[in-house]
Amino acid sequence: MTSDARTLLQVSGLRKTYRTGKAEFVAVDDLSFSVRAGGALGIVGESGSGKTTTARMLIGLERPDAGRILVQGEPLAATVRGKAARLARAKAVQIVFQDPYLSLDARISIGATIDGVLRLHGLTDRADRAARTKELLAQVGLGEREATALPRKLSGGQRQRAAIARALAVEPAVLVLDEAVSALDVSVQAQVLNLLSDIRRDTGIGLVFVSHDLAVVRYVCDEALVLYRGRTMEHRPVADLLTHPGHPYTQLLLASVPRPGWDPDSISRRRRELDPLPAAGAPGGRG
Ligand SMILES: Nc1ncnc2c1ncn2[C@@H]1O[C@H](COP(=O)(O)OP(=O)(O)OP(=O)(O)O)[C@@H](O)[C@H]1O
Repeated sequence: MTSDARTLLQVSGLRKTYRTGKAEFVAVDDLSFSVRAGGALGIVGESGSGKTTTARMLIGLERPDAGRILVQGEPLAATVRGKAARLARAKAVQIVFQDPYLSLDARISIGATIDGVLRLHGLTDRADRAARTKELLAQVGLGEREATALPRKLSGGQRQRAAIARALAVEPAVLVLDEAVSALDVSVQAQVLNLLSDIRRDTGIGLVFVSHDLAVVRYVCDEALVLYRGRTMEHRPVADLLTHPGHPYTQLLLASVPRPGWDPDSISRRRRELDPLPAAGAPGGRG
């Protein structure tokens, strides 16, 4: 894999094994991809395919057994000691989860949360922080009313916008979105997806969009990588993948999107045919 100045994220040969008792289970196996400035990669797969494990490795919450992660050419530190190292890692990769409460403090207003992040990252002047907070909230379509509100006073879509603003406050090179729109209504999903497309165009941030839903990935990503049992089945431009899915598993993922004429029974049957026996030691999906 080649690297150039505009490659923000380079992942090669990533592997993660979990041990439960004597059993060993490979959750992610030999995963490689890169994301350029302003690029967006979708990582798709069903529950248990290794998406969250991948996201957790990208933000340093999980340590890979093999492989490496380079952000702007620098290895993502396996362990961080001290404030400077912690802040540097935060600036490399930020994440937005399905549940925005994981990024937002339920006890303080959205504006105060963002102000705190800016202060932590060295913006000492109060007026500068206020201006930047306003700018960040405007970037995600939130205004003064939302800035002063507690997270629970906002709608689900507004909370997820606030979580995105909080992540952007760090000015990360890469933003990982782990099922970030899955809990939202379809119309709100579309708004947040449009917002993400605008953000990547305007800021040049690299996006890694993790989802079980190929239809959602299509809105934001140029490329998609299909994970199945931790392995890459295919990795191609998303339009190409949607029109000519190469692997039976990708075809099944596409067929699984509810639409008129949708046939869940046939999908379940095809899924069983594809994967008749659980792999040795596989704990199975969790959801
Ligand atoms: N801490 C852990 N210990 C043991 N096994 C784990 C652990 N975390 C994940 N796994 C297993 O690794 C596999 C991949 O899990 P992962 O959460 O990455 O998948 P996923 O594609 O994100 O699925 P979901 O959408 O359900 O979270 C699953 O079989 C899961 O049971």
